[in-house]
Amino acid sequence: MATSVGVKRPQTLDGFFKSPDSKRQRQDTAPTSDDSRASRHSTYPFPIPHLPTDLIDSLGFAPDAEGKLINDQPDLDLLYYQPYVPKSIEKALFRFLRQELFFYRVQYKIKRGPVETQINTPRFTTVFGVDDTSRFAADGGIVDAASNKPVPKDRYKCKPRPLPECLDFLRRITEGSTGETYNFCLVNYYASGSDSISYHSDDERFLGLNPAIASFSLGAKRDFLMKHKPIPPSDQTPLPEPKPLKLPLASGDMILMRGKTQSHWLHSIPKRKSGEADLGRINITFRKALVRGGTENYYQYNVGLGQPFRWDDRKQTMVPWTSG
Ligand SMILES: O=C(O)CCC(=O)C(=O)O
Ligand SMILES: [Fe+2]
Repeated sequence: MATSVGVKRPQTLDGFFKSPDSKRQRQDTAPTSDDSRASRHSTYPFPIPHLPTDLIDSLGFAPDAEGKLINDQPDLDLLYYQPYVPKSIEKALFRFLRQELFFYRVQYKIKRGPVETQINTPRFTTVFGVDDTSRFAADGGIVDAASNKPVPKDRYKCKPRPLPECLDFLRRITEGSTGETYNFCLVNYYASGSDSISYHSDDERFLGLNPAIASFSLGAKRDFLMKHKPIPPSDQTPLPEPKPLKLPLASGDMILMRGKTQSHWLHSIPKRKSGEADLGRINITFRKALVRGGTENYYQYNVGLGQPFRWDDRKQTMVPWTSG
């Protein structure tokens, strides 16, 4: 429980070193941790505990399986780890993150011509990180990546949050095994089969060309659907015709989407009628935003302006979180 955390002084940014690729070395670089420590930051509603030692130790053996290459369709480049997180800890990692993170139910308005529509994001979301033009200093402040000087107060409209150590540890391991670097962590919580994400691609300009996105699943199994974007009739139809994909993502799985995948394919987690989906599912994505626009976008759509929610284990549901 977060209430039992922290006898030590605030630890805002905990270690920022890249894990080398071999399992042995990765274990050697694991942070010294004890279960009572936590990550704190002025933007966090409450401290986020570090991963328990047994989870850190087991993650030293990740990935549990080798990534399987899926590139047998036009413009598709996936690496599918089934699973990435060792089976022995996948449930404990799910419960830990659901319990210890704060989430939001973001609402926003979109305007199409004269018509304004209210959007209620159909899942819980949260986000940590800052784009490549800035970084977090040891005291939790934001400094310019080039000059190392504190950024002007108005550089960001939003308030970027550093990755808590529990997610940063997973980020470092993921960097080691994928050979990519990441500065953002987005987390979705699908509380039931009514929660979803509609077809989209993560091809925003602020991610640059051909972005690599590492996407973890924990908890309930949910179908991940993919389909090729419409091919303009003027273009030559690629042969063979792209077929839609359905990947039943299980707890502990990780899918790395890279290359032309985002520019040519859409993905979604469709709604489902009750069943396993109602046990809840966490999705974690690691990404790299290159410029400030990415930071503003991610906080606007994944934190927003509303209150935080936190898992209530007694009620077995997310509840609005209030201090004191
Ligand atoms: O939950 C998932 O597996 C996908 C999430 C996703 O596509 C996103 O957050 O952009
Ligand atoms: Fe996505």
